[in-house]
Amino acid sequence: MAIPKIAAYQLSSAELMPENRVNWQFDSSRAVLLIHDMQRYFLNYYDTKAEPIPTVLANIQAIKDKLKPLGVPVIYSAQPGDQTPEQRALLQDFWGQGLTADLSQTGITERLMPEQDDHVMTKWRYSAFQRTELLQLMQTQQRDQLVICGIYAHIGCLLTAADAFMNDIQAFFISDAVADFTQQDHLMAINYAAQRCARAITTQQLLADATELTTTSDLPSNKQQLKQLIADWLGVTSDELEDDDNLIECGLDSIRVLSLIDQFKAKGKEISLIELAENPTVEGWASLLLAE
Ligand SMILES: O=C(O)C1=CC=C[C@H](O)[C@H]1O
Ligand SMILES: CC(=O)C(=O)O
Repeated sequence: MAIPKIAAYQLSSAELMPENRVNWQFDSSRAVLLIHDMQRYFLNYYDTKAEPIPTVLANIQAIKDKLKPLGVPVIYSAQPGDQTPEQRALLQDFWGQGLTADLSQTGITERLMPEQDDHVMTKWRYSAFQRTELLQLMQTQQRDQLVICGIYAHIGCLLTAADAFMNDIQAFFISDAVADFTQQDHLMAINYAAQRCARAITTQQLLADATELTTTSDLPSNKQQLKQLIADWLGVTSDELEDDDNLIECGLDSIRVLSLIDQFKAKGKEISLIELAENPTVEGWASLLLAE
């Protein structure tokens, strides 16, 4: 069986947010971003203008744009072309000869080209940990979280997540930044990851987790900045957030509110959780936090 021609499919927002067994919190100082096998050979089996590919490409780029400035190393995995029978081994039995050593096959899609300071890693088996430098690289850099995006979800992405788990690395499986052969395969991958070896979250959830206050200099100094920060935390655009929306009812978690209080306290602005809870809106918090 070669790789099938892949028909367009989509997953609902509910399907993209499975019930996770763990609540691992993303930490940019612990994480590595893996962009898995986004090579032209594997993408060529899709109609890349049809879902899920446009969304997946945009989400992978958004994740890279957010995480890289936070110091998260970016690793691309890529299979080599013209693998010898010894190198190919049992992959031959399942997938035939694989890629030829032609950039039109081995090249990373031009939509996500690696940059000079990204690491392109040769990959030999389903899991990106097998016969590669990934584990040593992470251990050397004392990073134990792996953000996984790319293709194919139920094969290399999922087995890399399982391998991470077995190497004591917290895998973050980005459910709308991976793509698969079918909706069914994709859904299985998301749910297996969430139930057995990873935290499966959406791009928006990851970007919100990555929007943490790091120093008081990050603190909002006006209502629009406060609104944007809260919108990022909620995984919505600032236009989608009204000044009088109840932020607790919108799902803003208390951990983030407490971090906001601590940061303002470090800047000499004392405010209590009760005061914010009594008027949990952008308007209310702007008058409490930003008034001189
Ligand atoms: O040709 C291959 O090596 C493969 C084809 C499809 C998915 C597998 O992960 C990959 O190993
Ligand atoms: C695409 C590929 O090689 C994988 O899913 O492992």
